[in-house]
Formats: sequence, structure tokens, C-alpha cells
Amino acid sequence: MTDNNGLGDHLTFRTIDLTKHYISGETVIKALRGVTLEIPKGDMVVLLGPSGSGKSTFLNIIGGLDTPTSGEVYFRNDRLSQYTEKELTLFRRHNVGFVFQAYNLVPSLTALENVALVTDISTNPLPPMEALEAVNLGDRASHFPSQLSGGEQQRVAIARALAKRPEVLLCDEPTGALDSATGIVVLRALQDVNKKYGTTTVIITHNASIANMADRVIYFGDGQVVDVKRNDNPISPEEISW
Ligand SMILES: Nc1ncnc2c1ncn2[C@@H]1O[C@H](COP(=O)(O)OP(=O)(O)OP(=O)(O)O)[C@@H](O)[C@H]1O
Repeated sequence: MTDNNGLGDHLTFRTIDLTKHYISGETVIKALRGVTLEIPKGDMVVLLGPSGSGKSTFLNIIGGLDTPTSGEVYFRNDRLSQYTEKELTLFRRHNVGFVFQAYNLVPSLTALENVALVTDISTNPLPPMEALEAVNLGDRASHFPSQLSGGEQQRVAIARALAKRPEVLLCDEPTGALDSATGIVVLRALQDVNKKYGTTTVIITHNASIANMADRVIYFGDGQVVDVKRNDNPISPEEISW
């Protein structure tokens, strides 16, 4: 699977001229129109752009949930865009934690049990309690989702994603359902995880102020990358206001 275009140690992803076309009846929707990008290992990256600009499509492709129409995706030294379905399943299982706007917790399981579900199928998991402590929820381990606030449930979802010790955390609108104060606590959990475990973190948001806590901001427009900015002084989530 390794070839000469491998990324070496400093990049988690590289995409080359990535396109994604969806066929809808007679129409072809060009969700991605040639995206060439690098995502350095350990970076916290924010994707910004108008609705329909291709952010989720891009995230789903690098996360192995979808495949490109053309172009290449490299994960470390591996050409992800040539993976079989089975290889993509293993890639997701071992390397990628997903966090979505919906928390998708199992209501009949406690916070700790929700996290432990994932560690059962991982090769080198974090102890579930350590994952909960990383998002500052160690004291809520025995609570059920219905006993937790939205922000706390989202932090359980982050702990669950983190518990398999993934290289990458991919987050699609993780604060989309939360008020700003709660959103900031969730962003604090993501920043703590990024710093403590060196997890490459990619966050889609509609909230431009969140970009100030990123190492790198990638702006999408009409299926393309229109700008990439490096931020040498990312701020802490508590300094963000929206
Ligand atoms: N499964 C699909 N079938 C058909 N069209 C799709 C599909 N998924 C996405 N699209 C289209 O591809 C384009 C890009 O969608 P995408 O969800 O990637 O944008 P986005 O930037 O994430 O938008 P949002 O911010 O609203 O979530 C849109 O025009 C969308 O309607």
C-alpha cells in the first residue's frame, strides 16, 4: 500500500486534485472540484465555508466514509483512495474518531459504558475512565445520557471517539446544537485532547470565531479550497465569543 508519494512523518493527510461528483437524476452535482491539501500531524484544523461548499464531503472522504470520484487521498504513507471497503472499515476502526452534531449515545448505557463499547473492538484503547477524565467528566461516569446536559453528552461522544486512541479526530459541527457557553466547554475538551494526545483534529463549523483556536484554517467555496491560513497564536476556547 505504501508508494513513493508517501507523506513521511509530519503529515496525517494529503489530498491531490480530489473530486466528488454526485449524480442526481439528470444532474451531476460537483461537490468537490479539485481539492489539493495537506493536513499536518497533530494540527487542529478548522474548515470554514458556506453551506454546500463541500466541507462534509471532504471530511467524509478523508475519514474513509466515502470515496472520491477522482484524485488521491494519502493517510500517512498509505494511499487511502485505493483502499477496498474492508480496508476502509479497518482504517476507520483503528485510526479515526468521529464526532457529529448528534451525540449518538446509547440511552440505556452509562457514560462509562458508552465509551467502553468502542474500546472493546480496539487494539490499543485508552482505559474508558481515562478518556472520560480527558474531557473532564470523570465524576459523571455512572450517569446515563438522559441525566447529562447536551454539552456533557457531546463530551462523552468525544471521549468515546478518543478512547480508541485514534490518530485523527474528525468533527462535523460538534457545537452546532449547543449554546455558546456549552460550546466553549466542548471546544476546551477538543483542544485538551489535541494537546495531550497529539490527535490531528479537523473541525467543520459555521462559526468563524472558532477558527481563532485553530492552528490552520481552510476556507472552502464551491467545492474548492479558496484559502488556507496558518495561525501562529491560536487562542484558547474561553477567549472565543459568539
Ligand atoms: N449524497 C449526496 N447526494 C447528492 N448530493 C450530495 C450528497 N452529499 C452532498 N451532496 C451535495 O454536494 C454539495 C456539497 O455538500 P456538503 O455537504 O459537502 O457541503 P457542506 O459545505 O458540508 O455544507 P453544510 O455546511 O451545509 O453542511 C452540496 O451541493 C450537496 O447538496
